[in-house]
Amino acid sequence: MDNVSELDLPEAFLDFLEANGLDPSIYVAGDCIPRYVRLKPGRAAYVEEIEAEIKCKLEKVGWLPGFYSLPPDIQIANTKAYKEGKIYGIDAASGAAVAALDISTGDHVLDLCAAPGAKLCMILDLLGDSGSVTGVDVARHRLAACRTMLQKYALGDKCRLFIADGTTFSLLPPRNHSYSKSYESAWEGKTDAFGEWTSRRPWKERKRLAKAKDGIASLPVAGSEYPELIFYGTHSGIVGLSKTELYKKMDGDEISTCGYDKILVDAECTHDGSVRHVQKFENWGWQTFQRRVLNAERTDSLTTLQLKLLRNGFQLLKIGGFLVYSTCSLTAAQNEDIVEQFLSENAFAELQEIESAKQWPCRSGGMAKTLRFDPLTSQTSGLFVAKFTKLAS
Ligand SMILES: C[S@@+](CC[C@H](N)C(=O)[O-])C[C@H]1O[C@@H](n2cnc3c(N)ncnc32)[C@H](O)[C@@H]1O
Repeated sequence: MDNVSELDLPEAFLDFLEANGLDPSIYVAGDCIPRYVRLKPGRAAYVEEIEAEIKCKLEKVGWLPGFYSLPPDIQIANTKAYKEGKIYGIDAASGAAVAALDISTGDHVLDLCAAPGAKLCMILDLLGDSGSVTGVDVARHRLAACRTMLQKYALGDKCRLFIADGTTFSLLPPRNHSYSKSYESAWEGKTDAFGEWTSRRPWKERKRLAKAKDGIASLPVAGSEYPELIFYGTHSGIVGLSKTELYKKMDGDEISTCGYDKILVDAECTHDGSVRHVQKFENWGWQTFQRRVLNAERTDSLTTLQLKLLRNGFQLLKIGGFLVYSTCSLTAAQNEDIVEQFLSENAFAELQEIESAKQWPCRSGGMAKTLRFDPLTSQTSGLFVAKFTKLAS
């Protein structure tokens, strides 16, 4: 605790930490926590080349396959491997949240707060040759960055991205529409079916969307109650699908069997566990931090949002599927309290032990089976993780 004074954190933040029972000394480790990168599968041979370029060793993270750590001051953005899409930066705690999903080949995965997309990329890497990933985010510019990432890392084939509100998003996975040649020929020439995705919408499509905005056509448009599809890959199950079918509402029984196998709710939060994020306010000004992070009204509306995201995500989970709820806040209000409230109102939700966590350098959360990563204990950014399954009714 003695070192805390060296941090020069504003009084109001120290009060915030105290009110939330958080030890400020975890922020002291901020400057020392390593940077983490993940190598795309099959790229381990590039380790030496990357080491030569950045003139330092990539340390394998023993508890998380594919992850390497670097000293915090080493930048990877200018390396050839980064520019060529062989490595990407992602904190090891974020990697753990994805690993907790136990992704298997063929899973249909929903990432309800997907942007900017580091976890989404890892999910796609783990998915193998079949299955699908649906990424949802309410922020258009952030999801556009996610689309750019998918293209850079050549990971978009099985993915579709929607700008939508994760508290109401209700599309099921494109389960019955896996890519096949017959679909490819089915959409050719059809105006009501999705063709191959292109960044440039054909003239006819733009005209139809313009009409739809005037309320003439019945197909979904941005800004309406419907989500807006801003990217889909050839193998995402969208090509050849009738546009109205994609936006069909499903009933509860259908969700039990046709819902998502795995769902990540990496909810919007105050980011107070992310030391690097907190440190940025040294430049941006602590007043901005006070407004954005400590503002009680914002925190209250965040907890309401987090609970709604968790509820809606769980609704879309199939029986026996797994949902991981994570935040990079370390306050109980945004984590254990949300989990407790959610469990109290949902008899079919059960917290799950995260088996692989036995090897992870994290602590148990304030509730059995939940986990907390923090810079001091884990040498990672702060993260809370809880895993649920859906029981049969
Ligand atoms: C912690 S970030 C997600 C980080 C992301 N999972 C990753 O690994 O890059 C939270 C995200 O939630 C999004 N968000 C906030 N409100 C939302 C809502 N109602 N529905 C969907 N996404 C929302 C924010 O735009 C933000 O991108």
